[in-house]
Amino acid sequence: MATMKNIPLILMGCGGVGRQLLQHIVSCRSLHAKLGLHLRVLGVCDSKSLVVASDVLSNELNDNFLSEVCRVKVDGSSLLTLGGLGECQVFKNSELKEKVIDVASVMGKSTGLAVVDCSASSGTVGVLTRVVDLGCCIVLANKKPLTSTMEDYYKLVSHPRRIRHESTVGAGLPVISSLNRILLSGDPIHCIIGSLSGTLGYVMSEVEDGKPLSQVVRAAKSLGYTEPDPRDDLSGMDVARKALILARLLGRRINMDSIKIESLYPEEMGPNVMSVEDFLSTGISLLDNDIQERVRKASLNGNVLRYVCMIEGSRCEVGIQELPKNSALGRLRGSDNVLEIFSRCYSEQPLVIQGAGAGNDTTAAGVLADILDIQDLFP
Ligand SMILES: NC(=O)C1=CN([C@@H]2O[C@H](COP(=O)(O)OP(=O)(O)OC[C@H]3O[C@@H](n4cnc5c(N)ncnc54)[C@H](OP(=O)(O)O)[C@@H]3O)[C@@H](O)[C@H]2O)C=CC1
Ligand SMILES: N[C@@H](CC=O)C(=O)O
Repeated sequence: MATMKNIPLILMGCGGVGRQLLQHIVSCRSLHAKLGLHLRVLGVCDSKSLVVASDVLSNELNDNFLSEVCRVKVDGSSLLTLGGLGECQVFKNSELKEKVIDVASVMGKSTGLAVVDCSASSGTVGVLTRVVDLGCCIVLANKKPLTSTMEDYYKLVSHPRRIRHESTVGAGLPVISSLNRILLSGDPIHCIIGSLSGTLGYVMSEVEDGKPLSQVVRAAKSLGYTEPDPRDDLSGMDVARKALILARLLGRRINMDSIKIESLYPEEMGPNVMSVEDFLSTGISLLDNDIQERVRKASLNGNVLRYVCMIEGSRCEVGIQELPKNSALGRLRGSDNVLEIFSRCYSEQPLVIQGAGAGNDTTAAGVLADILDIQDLFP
């Protein structure tokens, strides 16, 4: 019988995307077995705790245990409650990062390890850079580590074969891999124009249909499109992070402060002033009329509003634009993203990538495909 290739992994972040990834891993078991692959989940952590198999060289968290992990997190309980279940160890706050690095150190010397970041935290960057140093792989849905300093960015991408981050831009859409293919063929990319926020795409098309902004943003959150704090989307920061990831991929040595960003809410409603709950229950309703009026004015000109990302030369900006209804961006509906890439080969007509750009299912599927894409690095 042919031997099975194992891909050991640790999952950081067990929210909407992380849990969906665990479910995809379990439901794809027989498909992966046919391909001679087994994804061996060694550990899972959230912001406060880590559960890890008691012997990472020979054990794993089995599928029943992973279902329990999902159940506990959906219930809003702590992973610490899983301590008594199965052959696992549980670590708290202060020990969490060091333990992930310990496991990477052990696994880096044997079969290798993929550390998968499905958190929404900037605090994972230190662990990820250490993991790369230890010869392991990283797979990210989290944009924050790649939009940290240039120094951190270069450390993370120092071994291009060992990093995948397709889901950081366009969720499951093949944006990063397509850009890499174009760049590797020596075809210079002149310009990228896109609508890269599932949340803002959904918001704009629903407000066009007459719904109030406040209601639509709450719906986007429950559909799993928004960031944990939807102000990350409404401020343009989430799109700016995607723009920065793309610009850096194109070789631009820029930081966030080089990006012009338009916010849809005033500073008085920012995270330092009001809680996310207050913003969603009362603050955001105060913005309903203003956005409705902007959409109405655009419609009088036969246009629609879209939140656009533009990268051209040294210019990198994200903000609202009024666009013809029948343009590629104007035709977008719901959480779809579209990206137009102009290069030497795609000069008259751009290469266009379009489809669902947010949601736990498609994002987690993108992360899973990334994990499978590095299978050749495992014995
Ligand atoms: N939803 C989507 O459509 C898309 C999402 N993404 C990205 O995927 C990531 C996850 O999104 P989502 O699942 O919606 O977010 P959630 O808020 O639902 O989940 C985030 C998880 O990360 C955990 N976490 C927070 N800080 C840390 C840390 N320092 N170390 C380890 N885990 C941590 C949280 O722990 P706790 O449970 O304790 O709070 C939580 O389990 C985000 O970065 C997002 O930008 C990318 C593309 C599309
Ligand atoms: N909040 C993001 C999720 C994907 O990155 C979005 O709305 O696009």
